[in-house]
Amino acid sequence: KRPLRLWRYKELLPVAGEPVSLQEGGTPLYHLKTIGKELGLKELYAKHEGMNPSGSFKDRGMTVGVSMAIQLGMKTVACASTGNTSASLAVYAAKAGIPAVVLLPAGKVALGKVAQALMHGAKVIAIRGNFDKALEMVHDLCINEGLYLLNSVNPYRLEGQKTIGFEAVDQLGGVPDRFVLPVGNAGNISAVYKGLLELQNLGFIDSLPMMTGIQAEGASPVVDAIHNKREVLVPEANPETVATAIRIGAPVNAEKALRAIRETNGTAIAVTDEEILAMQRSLARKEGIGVEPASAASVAGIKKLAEEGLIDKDERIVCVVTGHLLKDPEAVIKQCEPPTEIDANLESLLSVLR
Ligand SMILES: Cc1ncc(COP(=O)(O)O)c(/C=C/C(=O)C(=O)O)c1O
Repeated sequence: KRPLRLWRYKELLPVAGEPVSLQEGGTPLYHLKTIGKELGLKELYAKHEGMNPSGSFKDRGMTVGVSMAIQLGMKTVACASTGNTSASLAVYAAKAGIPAVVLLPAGKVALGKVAQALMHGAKVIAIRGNFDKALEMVHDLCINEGLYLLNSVNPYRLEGQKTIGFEAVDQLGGVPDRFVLPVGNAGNISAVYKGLLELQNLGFIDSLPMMTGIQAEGASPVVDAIHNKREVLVPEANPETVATAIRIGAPVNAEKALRAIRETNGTAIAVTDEEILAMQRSLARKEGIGVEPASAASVAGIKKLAEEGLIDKDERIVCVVTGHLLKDPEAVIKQCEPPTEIDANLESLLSVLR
């Protein structure tokens, strides 16, 4: 019996030899009893992808992507990132012993993610422009210099991320009615859908969940395309949200995400920054689940849909919470009261606790 980890599903993954692995995957699936009760949802779950080696779901794509880079004899790996992709690439490139180059939107990346990229030894470049600009530039860099591009345009990234769905089905003992993900570059929702299609084609499941994408109101081109029944997505030129991980205006996987949502009778909605931060606090204080802002968007989206009466009360719902709280400490300091500072004596302590 194989342990619940990403490589449990190796026959459904493209790597031939020994993978570059840090025991990724096997993340907990938590039953949100308190938040679920508040929303009247008995079967609301959160799959905590912040419990991966580098603290986000990106490790699933990188264990496969970096293994393929080695298998293909590539010498250097590269990506543009809102932060977590760069942190994960730095981690897996270090494990593989090859150099990594990462391009970040200057001043718009959470502290923890920059710390990881730096400490794990990537060449970290801050671009005076947004993520979409950085992605264009790293694309040109890789074409001109022969570096291996590991953004989610690279299909091997999506192969690894399929395993989120595989594990959730194993953990639930069946396929959920709805799968909810925060959507930025739209790789993750596309990957999970591809994996579930494969399970269905192989006869492991006989239905597909409604794929549900949640975006931040200031960065919601996929939501716009769904609601306006667009065939081709209109990019958001100046995406803005406190959830910097999903501050993306031109998602490269948009077409795949639109298909995933439409073919499963799913949906896509936007939530405000306030709704995102409120859910980040609720998950931490009511369920003991610590996530960064973008990750809370999936549960904030379900709250919104439930309150609009668009969710069937007995639906079995899996929300993916995608990154650990520690990634973005500044977002916490900005919204929480600071610690109460006192003189070091019992009298002062008692006076502030009363
Ligand atoms: C915490 C967190 N939650 C959700 C998303 C959205 O996933 P996609 O829709 O597959 O992009 C990201 C994405 C991050 C990057 O795109 C990057 O790191 O460059 C994230 O870090």
